[in-house]
Amino acid sequence: MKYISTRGQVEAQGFIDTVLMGLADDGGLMIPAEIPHITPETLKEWSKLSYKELFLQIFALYTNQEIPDEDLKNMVDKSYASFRDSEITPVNKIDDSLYILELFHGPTFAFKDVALQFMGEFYSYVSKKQNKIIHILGATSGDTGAAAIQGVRGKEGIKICILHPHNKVSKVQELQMTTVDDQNVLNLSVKGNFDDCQKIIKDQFADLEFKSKHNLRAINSINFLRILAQTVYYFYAYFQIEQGDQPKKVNISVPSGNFGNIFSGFLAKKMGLPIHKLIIATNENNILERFVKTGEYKPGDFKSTHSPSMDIQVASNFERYLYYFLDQDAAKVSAIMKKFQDDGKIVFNAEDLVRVQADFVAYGASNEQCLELISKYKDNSDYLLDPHTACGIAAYEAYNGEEEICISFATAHPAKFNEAIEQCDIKQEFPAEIKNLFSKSQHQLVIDHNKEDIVRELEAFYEK
Ligand SMILES: Cc1ncc(COP(=O)(O)O)c(C=O)c1O
Ligand SMILES: N[C@@H](CCOP(=O)(O)O)C(=O)O
Repeated sequence: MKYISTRGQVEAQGFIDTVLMGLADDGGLMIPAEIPHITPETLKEWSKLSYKELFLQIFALYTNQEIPDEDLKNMVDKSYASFRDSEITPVNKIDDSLYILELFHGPTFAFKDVALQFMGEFYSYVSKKQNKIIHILGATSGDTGAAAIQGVRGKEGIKICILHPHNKVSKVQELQMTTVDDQNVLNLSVKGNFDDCQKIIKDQFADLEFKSKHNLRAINSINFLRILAQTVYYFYAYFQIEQGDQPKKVNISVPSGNFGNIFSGFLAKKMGLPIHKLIIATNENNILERFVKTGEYKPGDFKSTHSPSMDIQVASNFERYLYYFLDQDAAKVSAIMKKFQDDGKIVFNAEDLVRVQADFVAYGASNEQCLELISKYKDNSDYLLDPHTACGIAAYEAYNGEEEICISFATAHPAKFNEAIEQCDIKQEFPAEIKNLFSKSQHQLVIDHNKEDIVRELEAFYEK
């Protein structure tokens, strides 16, 4: 398996080099040159596997044996040892049409742990093999940063700097990141929003001199490893559904922001997992909803919502989708991305839109609806949704057909977003790991949204 860039200007790479490259050196995103196809017979065999066995089967199709089986297995075992549920991502049946895939049983209580615990092991493994220190740079709207820091804590040969938007993450998210006082961790709290943070890190990755000088590595979903690790739970969840003699269509509803999680679903679908519709769930930052409904991909005004991790306008992984939508024509992707930079929008015509809608539907929940659904599911099903998960449920309610099954993703634990839960007059018991955070001291540098200042801090940290 070789990996190429969506913009076509990078020499084909192997698996490890692709992960190390992160953002493609031509400014695009790395993707597999071909997507392996899984036959229905293999799917049937895979349906009997445990989560970790399934992970190894899927990765075997992508890693070119660059990591010996034994080493990969060890990494997987270590990655999931800290998960609080033996199934790693258990599925909870609400009723005959709705299943909730719980992705929050990892150490930082959000779906990011599933890929980032493995990524921490991977970087530690590579750093040891190459005897080279790895400098991680990431941007977060709250969850990626916490999970990435947790994933590399205590690991030698790694330094990590995370940019988060100042006062725009939940209190628990902030504490999860900033109460870590390890010398190899730097938290920059940037006076701006997530899009500002993401733009700064992408600029630094695109500066190839800076990237190479500091051995800069990515933990965001610009990194293909994140995408691949997230495909595993699509397969796993699909296999947990109870189907009768007449199997029903299965939709998957995914709370979305950077389009990384749902792109993993798109990849799983392309590999042969029979997903009917991928339901894109957004909050009031609804660029993806507007795109699927109207064909116009255009960032709107930033809004702070009850689901802050999805307060994102520019969806990083949209470019990966564009590549497949344009029949893998990298020149067209480059031209469109250039036009996007110049005009600030991408417009699909009516014919294109029909093709988009063959795979996706989309729904954006209002703040009010998000809270209503948290109360409704608590009252009717005794299930406490976090506000991101509630957006997924809103989209399920809007789109799931009567004779269809939906797996709706629970991307975070409600304790991370008590600000919203309290507004529903619900009192929740915090898990001990979260309760303990409140008595710890915080370490972060609040900084203006000014690239030069941020780069200066970064260099000082990496060179220390
Ligand atoms: C809890 C939660 N739900 C949903 C999302 C959106 O996922 P994605 O950015 O992969 O679309 C995020 C952040 O990315 C998140 O932290
Ligand atoms: N919601 C994310 C934003 C970054 O997304 P990523 O999937 O590209 O890492 C977060 O919690 O940080």
